[in-house]
Amino acid sequence: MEQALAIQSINCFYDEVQVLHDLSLDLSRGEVHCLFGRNGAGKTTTLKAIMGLVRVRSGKIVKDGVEISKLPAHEIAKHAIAYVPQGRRLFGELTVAENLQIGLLARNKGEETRERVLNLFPLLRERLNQRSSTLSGGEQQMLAMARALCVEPDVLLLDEPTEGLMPSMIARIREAVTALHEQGVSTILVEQRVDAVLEIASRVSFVENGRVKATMGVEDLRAEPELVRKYVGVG
Ligand SMILES: Nc1ncnc2c1ncn2[C@@H]1O[C@H](COP(=O)(O)OP(=O)(O)OP(=O)(O)O)[C@@H](O)[C@H]1O
Repeated sequence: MEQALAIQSINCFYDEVQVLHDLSLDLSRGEVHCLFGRNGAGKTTTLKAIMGLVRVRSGKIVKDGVEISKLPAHEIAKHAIAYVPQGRRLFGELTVAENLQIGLLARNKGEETRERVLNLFPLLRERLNQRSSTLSGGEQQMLAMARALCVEPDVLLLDEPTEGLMPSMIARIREAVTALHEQGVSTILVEQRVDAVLEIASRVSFVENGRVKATMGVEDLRAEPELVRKYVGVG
């Protein structure tokens, strides 16, 4: 399977406290790869390391032959990697359209991209001139994803995109992840719910104490759900 991104034995710290320990992960092209683990296991830090928001002290992260872990954060988006952090982080004072424009500008994308993204989230099309702080939680999450997609990423990093949403919104976000998967976007998805993992993942990596304990195909997890308990002690 062709590789979209390779994390090779990275070590990351907050001050002197080590949080990631020789963490390795392969993202295959077109897969939805779920990171699953307890609170504080290091899932968000892994995404931040990819985006250059946490320094990789040793080890490396490689995309298309480029060692991106050597680049400053503002360079990394240019390599077609987009990040939707936990808690959305929109520009609340700006409208839906303006938030999308910020995404488009990051990699000089235009009307065609915007249309493609709005087709994925038709609900946003009806609200282009609405201030984003007045959107519902689920709509804000859609906008955060839509803005990330405006850079036309080939690697998308999603940190618990359905957290705190009502079931109908969760279903729409999952549909969008599935549609992106079908379009060939490779996704790393941090997800706390096993049912969601089983529904949309291609593979799952269990993260514990800043290490990947095991990686498996979702069909293996479906066949042996008790593996969740074995690797993370929950579920
Ligand atoms: N800015 C920071 N400064 C110091 N320590 C931090 C910082 N951010 C995270 N940590 C610590 O690093 C560890 C890993 O945190 P991280 O957010 O990566 O975990 P997580 O697996 O995403 O957890 P959750 O499921 O709760 O979001 C935790 O012990 C956390 O307290």
